[in-house]
Amino acid sequence: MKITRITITPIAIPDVPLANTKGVHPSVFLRSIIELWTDTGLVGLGETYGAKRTLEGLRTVAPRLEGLDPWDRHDLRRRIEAALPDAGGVNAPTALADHKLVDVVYSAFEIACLDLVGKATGRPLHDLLGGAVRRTIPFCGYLFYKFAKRDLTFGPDIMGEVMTPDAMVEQAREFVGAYGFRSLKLKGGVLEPDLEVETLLKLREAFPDHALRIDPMGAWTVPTALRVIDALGGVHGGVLEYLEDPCRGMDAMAELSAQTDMPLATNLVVVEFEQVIEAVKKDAVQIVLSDPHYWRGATGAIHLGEICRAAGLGVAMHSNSHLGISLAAMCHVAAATPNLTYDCDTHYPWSQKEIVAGGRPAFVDGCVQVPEEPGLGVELDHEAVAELHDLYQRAMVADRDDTAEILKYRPDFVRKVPRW
Ligand SMILES: O=C([O-])C(=O)C[C@H](O)[C@@H](O)C(=O)[O-]
Ligand SMILES: [Mg+2]
Repeated sequence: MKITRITITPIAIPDVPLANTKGVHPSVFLRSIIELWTDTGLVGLGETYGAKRTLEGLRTVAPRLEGLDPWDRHDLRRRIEAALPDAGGVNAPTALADHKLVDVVYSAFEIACLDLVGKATGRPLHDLLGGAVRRTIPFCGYLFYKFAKRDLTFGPDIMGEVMTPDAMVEQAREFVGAYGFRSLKLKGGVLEPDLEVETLLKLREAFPDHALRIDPMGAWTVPTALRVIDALGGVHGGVLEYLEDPCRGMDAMAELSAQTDMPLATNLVVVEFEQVIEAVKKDAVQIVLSDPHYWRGATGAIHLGEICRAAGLGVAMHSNSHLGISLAAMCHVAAATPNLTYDCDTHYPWSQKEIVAGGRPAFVDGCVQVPEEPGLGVELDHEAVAELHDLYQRAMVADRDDTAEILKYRPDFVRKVPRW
């Protein structure tokens, strides 16, 4: 089987103003849809980020993949490194969500290649990753403070303004009611820490049995993080199952870790295998968030799980705004990662669109069944892709800039990390 043609289709999906410490989501989020056509007639699918830098990387690499055997991941890596000689490594330019371009591009094509291998052999992708240790994948309800959407040109709002602890409890009730989530993640670093503490305490009261976590994305200093941990009842009998990226940078995380037993998780300070080693040496984190979109694809994410097992670290799963191809890839990786013992993040409920045939998958008790069909187990709805590609062209948004977007809602906003 050889790849004969590569199609990269940028799409835009209506989004709502979800807040984080950098700002707020723009009116659309961007994804790239990958199709790898082969001489056998099979087509491999992938989905990844759609911002300018990724799209340029994908398009630079695409012509070099003609003739590639989808089984040969070393050849795939060599071709990508040759096409993007200055775009890899820890010190690569970090315009794309602080992650490096070679790994992001490799991840996207690797998953599409694995989809082909799965389709060619008649086996689901999780079988190619070592087999499923679970077939029901639990996700957490991802809660965001948000503004009421002002510009409805590209799509409606979801849930209006949510900027108080009580409104957040209502948001959680809607999500738990609709999807059955049994754990909740709060995107923090948006309101004063005391208000975010109040939010978590109210969530605990309303959902006594749900696992809770908060991710302020580096917004807090070490003393602030310690104060928050204390206010939330500490580790034993406290409110949190873990605390994600409370402080900015590996050294601040290590400084905090030395002063608390609260498990610290990250998707910001450990995004390379080399950084797992640094984090272990510094005892900076106890849980690493996996993500097949930048951890060198699905196989890289599985390797991360194995390295974390050896290092005594836990594994959770990160998400960005995404659609169903990504959801399928996340499910296969989660199914085949034995020590992924926390519910996975997903932004999925924050968008109503889908590009896979058959529409949106069912969430039952917060869980999605891992597909059992060959490869990723999803097929494209070409009409839906065309509609969202059309929106990409009309929206004329080429990059995600949360800080520029929040100025429409809070003209005095100044980006500052740490903020408190
Ligand atoms: O865990 C995380 O850091 C994320 O989910 C990253 C996302 O970009 C999130 O901050 C968002 O969607 O605003
Ligand atoms: Mg995070």
